Order: sequence, then C-alpha cells, then structure tokens
Amino acid sequence: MNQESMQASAELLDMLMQLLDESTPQELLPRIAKVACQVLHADSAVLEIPAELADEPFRFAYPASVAISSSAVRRAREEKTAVLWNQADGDVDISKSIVKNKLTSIMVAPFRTPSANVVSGFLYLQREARKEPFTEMEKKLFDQFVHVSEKIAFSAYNRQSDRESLDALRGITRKGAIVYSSESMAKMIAKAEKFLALPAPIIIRGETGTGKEVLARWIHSQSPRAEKPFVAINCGAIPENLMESILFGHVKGSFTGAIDTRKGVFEEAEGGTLFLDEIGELPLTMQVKLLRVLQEHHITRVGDNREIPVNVRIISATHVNLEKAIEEHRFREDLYYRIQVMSLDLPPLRERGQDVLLLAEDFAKHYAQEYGLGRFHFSRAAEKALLAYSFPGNVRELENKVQKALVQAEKCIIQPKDLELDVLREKVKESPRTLKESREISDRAVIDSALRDANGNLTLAATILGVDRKVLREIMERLNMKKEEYKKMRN
Ligand SMILES: Nc1ncnc2c1ncn2[C@@H]1O[C@H](COP(=O)(O)OP(=O)(O)OP(=O)(O)O)[C@@H](O)[C@H]1O
Repeated sequence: MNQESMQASAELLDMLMQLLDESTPQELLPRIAKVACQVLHADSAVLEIPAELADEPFRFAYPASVAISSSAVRRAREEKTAVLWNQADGDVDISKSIVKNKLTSIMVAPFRTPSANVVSGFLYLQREARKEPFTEMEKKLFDQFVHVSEKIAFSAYNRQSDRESLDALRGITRKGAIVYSSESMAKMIAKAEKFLALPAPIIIRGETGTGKEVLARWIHSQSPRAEKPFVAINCGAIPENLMESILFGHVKGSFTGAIDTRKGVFEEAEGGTLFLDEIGELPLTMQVKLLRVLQEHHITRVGDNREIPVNVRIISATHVNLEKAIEEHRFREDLYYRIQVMSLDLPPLRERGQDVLLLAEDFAKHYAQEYGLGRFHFSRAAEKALLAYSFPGNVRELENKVQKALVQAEKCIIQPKDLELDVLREKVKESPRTLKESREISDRAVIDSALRDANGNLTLAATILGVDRKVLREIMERLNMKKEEYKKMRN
C-alpha cells in the first residue's frame, strides 16, 4: 500500500468510527453528511433519502441553503456508483451548475437500500471554486464511505423498527424524548397534541424534574415553528439585576459590564419558542415588562429606546402553585391569564404506574451505551423495589439512581441494593402489594385526573368517570380526597 492510499484508509476508518455511536437514523443521517463533508474537505453536502425507504422523506443539507445540480444526481443514479465532475469536464448541464454556483467540483453517490440495486437516495458533496478539485483517490474514498454508511444506516433503521415493534407489543409510546405507557401521560399528551399548531402561550405545571422542559421541546418540535429556534431559560436561576438584559438584550455601555450590544432571548428565539422555566420566580418588576411584551409584541433593549418587533411563542413552566402566589401578591393576575391560555399538568412519576420501569430500562440502556458498558437487566426484586418506591414526582431522580446503579451492579444485573432507594420512601412496606392497595392507587389517579379536568365540579367529574355522583363522593371519602383542592386548578 502506498503512502497516499494508507492515508486514505486511515481517513476512511476515522470517518466510520465517528458514525458508530449514533443510534437512531435521525441522528445518524445528518452525521453521515457532515462527516463526509469534513473529512473530504467539501464546502457543502446534501443527503437525501426518499419516503419509500425511510418512514418519512429525509433531506439534510449542510449548509441549509445549498443549491445542487440535479443533472449530477441523475447521472450518479444512472451509473449506480460515485461520480466526480471537475470544472473542465464536458457535461454541459453539470458544467453550467458548476459555473453558476462558483464551484470547482462535485461528487455524488447513490445511497442505496440494503437489498442491493434499488437506488433510493444520494449523498452529494461539492467544493467551492477557490479550492483544489476532488481527486480520483478522494472519489474512491467517497465511494467506499458511502457503501459502509449505507450499511450502518440500515442497521439503524432495523434497530429502530425492532424497537418500535417491541414498544407496540408492550404498549409503549415515544414522543421525542418522552417515553410513557401510563394513561395519565397518554391523556396529557393527547391534550398537548391539540395545542401544537396554535400560536397561543402554554403553561406546563409539574413537580421538579418531571420532564417539563422535555415536553416543551417536543411541543416546539411538532409545531409550525419547529425549524426556528427553541430557547430555554430558568427564571429562578438568573440574578434579578441581569434579568431584563437576558430577556430583552442591551446596548453597549448601557450599564457597567455591557461591553457589547447583545440580543436577549426574545430576539434569539425569533420565529420560534421561548421556554420560561420557573416563571413563578420572575420578579414582579419583570412580570410587568413581560406582560407588556406579550400584549404589544415588541421589546426594547436595555439602554435603548427603539422598539424591536418579536414573534415568539411562550411556553412557561412552574412547579409552584401560581394561584397561591397570586393570593400572596407574588405573581400578577393579569400575567397569569396571559400565559395560561392553554395549560398542561405533567403527572408526577408516582402517578405514572409502570412508566417507572420503562423509564428505568431506557435510562439503563442509554447510559450503558454512553459509558461503553454491556447490556443491563433489572432483577425482579429491583423492578418490585422501583414500583414500590415513592418517587417525589421526579424522573430526574430515577435517572440519577439508574446511572449510579450501572456502576454498582454486578454481572450486568441491577439489584435493589444497587439502586440505593431510600427505605423511608417505600410506598408499601409489604411486598407484593395487595389487590386492594393497588386498586386504591389506580382509583385515586383516575379520580384525580377527572377532578382536575372538571375544576373540582363533582357532577362533571362523575360524568367523566361514568359513575353516579353519590358513588364518586363515597369513593372520595374512603380515599380521603377533597373536591375543594381542585377548585382552583385550571386545565
Ligand atoms: N417521560 C419521559 N421520558 C423520558 N425521559 C424523561 C421523561 N420525563 C423526564 N425525562 C428526563 O428527566 C430529566 C428531567 O426532565 P426535565 O429537565 O424536562 O424536567 P423539568 O420538569 O423541566 O425539571 P425542573 O423542574 O428541574 O426544571 C431529563 O433528563 C429528561 O430527559
């Protein structure tokens, strides 16, 4: 092997190594285009896969606005191999594209299905005029790279479809990073789905670490604003004196330390979604300013008097009871009505039943892969311990416990002791739980959700539940549930 081909093989290996970590096709495909672009020193890349191959058509362009030669793509498909055009080559259509787009050369390869000759998509690279054209050796490397990438991509598709079949068998739903099988989550997601396309603000209520940000990101990704930015800030973590500048930006010299003019998060999120976590922590002075922006749709940077129009969807989140904060004059009622046009209650983990187990399995799989460990299983005893443990609402705590357990576990089997669950927080002391206890837990969860939907109205809640009002009242008495506690909750 000569020096040049040794170097090429090393580069090819390097490219492929970078792809092995990506687990889903959605993560892998953009990476293929980017890695090819980087290692082959191209200025732009496009990877396109039509719908019949993937579930949805896939197109990734880097940079996003790149113009490509469709004649070059057609020729690569006809020739069924990687093809290279340089400025001096004779193909009239392709030369036109090369000159028009100020290029020096183009390489395209068909991106095939695993079943051999069905040409489906393509990977396209081009170099700008100021650079050297691609060489024959680079074309060879590109061809080999595409062959192996196709195989990596298809095993990712297969893994995904295996997982989807298994998920369907077990009644598991995945929405972006959100995983669930419980009714309480399914109900909340069904409600969220109705809000996706609407521009109005949403408020997400839920205890700490229940997935409010994950839910907000998913809503954004499914909304007409998905291509625009999602910007998240935690109102509780920002010092009061910096809050205005972080939200609305500032001009140079407007205060000590303002060495540049800076955009605030409203401008950064332009056209997209701004996630205001812990909105209940926003100081009263800022609440007034935020309300004004929501009403007037423009902001003014600190130290400036120009009004800058903004088009941003607000999703806010809170773990505190905002109604109580209003009563205590810590939160403005007018702002409350502005931000809670549509409201979602994220159930705490303790009300998600078996979700605890599937989240634990997912976290175990994810972190075992990240740490380069093998495949882990939970022992039956560990599963029982997880179900019996009263998580204080918190998916993050579960995630943390599973992470630690992976390090402690022997022979890739997670035992109760590896999870370090606090014995004082066990929901039920005896195991297994009796039928009566388990029925009470599920009765409590459905009644809770119906009362929320009905704003504490017993007749309406009874209708939702399909029982007589008297029967509902009796069950509530037995479970020590009070309708008054639901009067102020709004969905
Ligand atoms: N249903 C879910 N499926 C998978 N992962 C989840 C789910 N809910 C939460 N998580 C994970 O739990 C962790 C906490 O989620 P997130 O940060 O969205 O919670 P939060 O309610 O916004 O927290 P905080 O109250 O601290 O702001 C994240 O790592 C997230 O990926």
